[in-house]
Amino acid sequence: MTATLLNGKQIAQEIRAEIAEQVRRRVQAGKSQPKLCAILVGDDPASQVYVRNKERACEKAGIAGTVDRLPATTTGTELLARIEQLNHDPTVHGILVQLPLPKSESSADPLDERRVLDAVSPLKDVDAFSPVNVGLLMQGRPRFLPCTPHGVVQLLHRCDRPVAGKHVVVIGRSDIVGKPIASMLSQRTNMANQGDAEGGRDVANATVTIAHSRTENLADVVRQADCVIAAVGIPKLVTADMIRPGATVVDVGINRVDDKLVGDVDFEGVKEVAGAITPVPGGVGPLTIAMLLHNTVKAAELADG
Ligand SMILES: NC(=O)C1=CN([C@@H]2O[C@H](COP(=O)(O)OP(=O)(O)OC[C@H]3O[C@@H](n4cnc5c(N)ncnc54)[C@H](OP(=O)(O)O)[C@@H]3O)[C@@H](O)[C@H]2O)C=CC1
Ligand SMILES: Nc1nc(=O)c2c([nH]1)NC[C@@H]1CN(c3ccc(C(=O)N[C@@H](CCC(=O)O)C(=O)O)cc3)C=[N+]21
Ligand SMILES: [Mg+2]
Repeated sequence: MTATLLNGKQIAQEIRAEIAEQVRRRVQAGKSQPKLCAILVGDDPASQVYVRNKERACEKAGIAGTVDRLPATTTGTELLARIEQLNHDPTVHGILVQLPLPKSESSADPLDERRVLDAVSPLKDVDAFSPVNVGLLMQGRPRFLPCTPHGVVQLLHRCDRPVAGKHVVVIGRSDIVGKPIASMLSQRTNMANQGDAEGGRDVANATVTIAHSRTENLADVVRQADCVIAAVGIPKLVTADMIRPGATVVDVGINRVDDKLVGDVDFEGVKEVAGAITPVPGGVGPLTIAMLLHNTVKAAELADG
């Protein structure tokens, strides 16, 4: 193996320790304990695991975490009413609706993902999925940063992989991963704000290309990259022949194959060519959860006034 392993799990631990300390200090100063409420609709096994992991991470950081478990038969109106209740509950600082929502059983009153995410108060929107928070990020004045993109930026920052002036190819253009990562890395100033990243490595000012399912000659495009970020959901989409020697490879993909977790990158092949690479598991995933904790503390601070 020639590539440096970018240990997301370890960096997430460091960030979580920083956050735990921040929480300890704010509670000691007489301020409220940050509280996150996750809403889980239905019984998708993967979602249940994620939500339980988030609950445990909150607890370890001194953040109050609760989970609303609603049946798959929940109607759109019922879910929107629950969100409205949490929006007005002053003891709840952050609200997260776990995705994907189940296929609606009620065709008359379905669970419409867009409507549901739009209903979360922008001041409690710890996923940063609401249009207001997306807009603020695009304009370079973020309130909440989306967790997975922020995790990628923290990883590059803390592993000393600046991207300023470099060519980053992001594969994937979803609203929750690809698009915001591309936006953050191409901005004029560093968007990361846990651990004062502004003072450190320049994880901004990249020249960014966004590739997607309609991209022609994907391999040729990716070969131009100093840094490749794969956020697609297809195992082994990114292979060694597509990687410029020495490039940084960040694998956001989470795919289950024969009961094992794999990313979008053919790790065994690519690690022989890349300069640095994230593993799956133990790469971007743990950072996503750490940045959710960060946003929950931020939400509590916003509520302080
Ligand atoms: N580590 C973490 O914390 C997280 C991991 N994930 C994982 O990241 C991956 C991506 O998630 P998400 O963004 O939600 O996925 P989406 O399915 O929403 O988006 C996938 C993107 O990949 C593009 N794509 C599909 N096929 C190809 C192809 N053959 N070549 C190039 N691009 C292609 C799609 O293009 P088009 O737009 O044309 O359809 C789309 O833009 C998944 O594996 C998911 O599980 C997601 C969230 C958090
Ligand atoms: N509203 C909402 N917000 C999300 O942030 C959100 C969501 N819905 N729906 C699903 C995706 C996916 N996601 C992951 C988070 C952590 C890991 C993670 O920690 N993964 C570990 C492995 C965990 C395991 O073993 O299963 C790792 O990669 O090492 C993975 C994936 C957040 N998501
Ligand atoms: Mg997805």
